[in-house]
Amino acid sequence: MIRFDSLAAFDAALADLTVPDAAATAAARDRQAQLTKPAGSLGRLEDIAIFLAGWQGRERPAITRGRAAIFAGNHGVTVHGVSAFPASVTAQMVANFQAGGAAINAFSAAAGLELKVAALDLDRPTADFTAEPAMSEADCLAALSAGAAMVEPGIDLLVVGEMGIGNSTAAAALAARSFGGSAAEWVGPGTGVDSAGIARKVAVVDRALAFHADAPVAAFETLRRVGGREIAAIAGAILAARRARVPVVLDGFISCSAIAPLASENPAITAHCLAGHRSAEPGHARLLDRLGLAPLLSLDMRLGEGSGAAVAVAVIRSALAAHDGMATFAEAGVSGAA
Ligand SMILES: Cc1cc2ncn([C@H]3O[C@H](COP(=O)(O)O)[C@@H](O)[C@H]3O)c2cc1C
Ligand SMILES: O=C(O)c1cccnc1
Repeated sequence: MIRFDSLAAFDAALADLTVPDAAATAAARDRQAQLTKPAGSLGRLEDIAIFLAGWQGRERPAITRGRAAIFAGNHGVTVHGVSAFPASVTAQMVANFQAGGAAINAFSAAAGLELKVAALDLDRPTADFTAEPAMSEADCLAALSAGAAMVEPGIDLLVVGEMGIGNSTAAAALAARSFGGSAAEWVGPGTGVDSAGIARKVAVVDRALAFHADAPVAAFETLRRVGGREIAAIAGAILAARRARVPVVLDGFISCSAIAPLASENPAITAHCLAGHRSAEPGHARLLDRLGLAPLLSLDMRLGEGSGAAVAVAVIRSALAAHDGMATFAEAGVSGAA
């Protein structure tokens, strides 16, 4: 398992990326061609099965131990009134996760995922990133390692999610610093701020971009300067999953903002990731486009917590059920294409 003990460990994890198993990919593609259906008729479900075969390294991939890993963190930037809810809701929602009452509890159970929640120093919010880096190097490395620790041996699919009041503002700053564009292009309502709230968020992100403008644009610096602990943890989980060849299902705008700085430095980092859905947060469509990811679902969800990704697991399970359970033309005695 990866530990991010140093910046060098982070840079090495992002530079040296595993690739899917070519033999398993080829075997799965070959199997798809033999199943009793016109070639290509299951559309992206075929691609999903082949994708999982490659990353899991077996012709017939399965989800026997899928995990939803949800990270929580608090944000100093909430002092600027960027959320419709008070920062205290982060810890209250963690208690709700533990009691089983949140949307992600319901969706994890429905999707057959084990749910693990990591609350990261909730009594120690990140610094206000309009005036200083959100995290020290040590804090950011610790958050990355907390994320990596979720990728335990035996996990065969990882759903990532987050809880952190104010983090849609951090996500907008991460996206802008990673891919360019003005603050207004990336800021949205988050939990539901009104137009004055959006204007405050845009001003906050503009100030942050200006404050950090001369800092290095490297992935680690972007994460630590304008990210948050839960977002860095998602980045660490994505990197650790890649090392272990565990496929990842990304959630909404905020979970995707964690991979933005990584992808801006090494675009190949997205190769083991599926975009579970497209959130209603307006920046998400743009971010998915920059990441080169096509969402599985588009249900106008805008919650976070890994909720959209967990719902998408039902689609992934259907893809694997067809891939594993269907008969071939030879087995069923069905004639192939003339
Ligand atoms: C009760 C409640 C449950 C949530 N679950 C996820 N979020 C979502 O809302 C937050 C981001 O929006 P903003 O930047 O506007 O604060 C994150 O915590 C995100 O996961 C929630 C928000 C609330 C209020
Ligand atoms: O898309 C998301 O991840 C999102 C949108 C709004 C609020 N929280 C999360």
